[in-house]
Amino acid sequence: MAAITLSGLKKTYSGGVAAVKGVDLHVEDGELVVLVGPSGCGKSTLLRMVAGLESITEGTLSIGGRVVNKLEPAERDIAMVFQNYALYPHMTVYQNLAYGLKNRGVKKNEIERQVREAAQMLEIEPLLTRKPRKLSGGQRQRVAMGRALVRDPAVFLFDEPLSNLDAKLRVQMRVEIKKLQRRLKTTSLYVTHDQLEAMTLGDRLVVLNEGRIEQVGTPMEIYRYPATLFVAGFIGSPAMNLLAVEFLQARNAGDALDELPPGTDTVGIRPDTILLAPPVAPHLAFDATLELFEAAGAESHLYVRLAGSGQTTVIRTDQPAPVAEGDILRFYIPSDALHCFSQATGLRTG
Ligand SMILES: Nc1ncnc2c1ncn2[C@@H]1O[C@H](COP(=O)(O)OP(=O)(O)OP(=O)(O)O)[C@@H](O)[C@H]1O
Repeated sequence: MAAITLSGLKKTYSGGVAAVKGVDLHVEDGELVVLVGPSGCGKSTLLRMVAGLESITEGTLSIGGRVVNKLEPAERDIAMVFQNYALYPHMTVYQNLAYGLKNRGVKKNEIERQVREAAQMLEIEPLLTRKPRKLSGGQRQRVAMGRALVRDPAVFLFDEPLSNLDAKLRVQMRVEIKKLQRRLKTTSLYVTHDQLEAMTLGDRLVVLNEGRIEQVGTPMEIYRYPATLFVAGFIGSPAMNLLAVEFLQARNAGDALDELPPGTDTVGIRPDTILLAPPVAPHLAFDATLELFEAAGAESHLYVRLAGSGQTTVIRTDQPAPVAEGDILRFYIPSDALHCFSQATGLRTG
């Protein structure tokens, strides 16, 4: 049983870089929480503080109800899976898996049992006698996971474990990590800069920006109801379109403009909520030139330039567009699909 609690956690590196500027977060026992954000937002620093690989400048960190600020990594009952696998090259897969257990003085037949069990779970039994250099990237990542698994820790920490794998393998391993975590119910913190990976993997997401939390929530809460302009732009692919209300007002872009919450100066529009025919409900409407048509299998992306602006907007549709590049089209967005924000505060207005 191990919940993780971060209270007012701060990290300032010796050169004066404030990488984490006060983070409060509670991870429930058994939960898989993903830390996501752009490069440099502090997510690795935060994970490394939980691991004990970075000191804590200020604040309190507890794991399983015990304050661990001053404890060594080995005393925290955690196991970490890294991006670069960190396997011992001169050892076989079996030896790599057994190493931690051996160091802890576990008996030989018990080591054998635990290694075999982990290898079976990860389907790497046929690889046990091989050295890491004779393994593919995906196989190495499995071994790295196996090594974390045999330690049977209270907490798993994952630092971008899939970023060295190709796209197909990433998806496959992502699904496997999720299934494994569901089965073991080990509290997990997972760092990635990939918002799709974060959305599909996490029970909850923590969106970080410049060392601070922007929003915490389930993937769908964050997708449907981004709390800030930053989250609106970061989560979702293709990204949410953000348009200035002033620009739309100057073009008389529809009756939905009369209903915006006070303080709104920017509206966000998800590419898949834009319609090619007018809805009955209040809506926005504007003309745009189709610049590029992208067929992406089950869906298509239309890149359009709004009349009177240099701004490109993306539309996602599952209908093949009956149009050619260069055509001027009229687009419609129902008012209940609009996300309203204030540039001044960066916050959602309603
Ligand atoms: N050892 C260090 N000494 C000084 N500054 C550091 C150190 N490690 C990281 N930083 C700085 O702290 C900030 C946060 O870095 P961190 O690696 O935590 O970000 P990140 O979100 O994990 O980024 P990435 O996805 O690129 O790894 C950055 O400005 C980085 O330059």
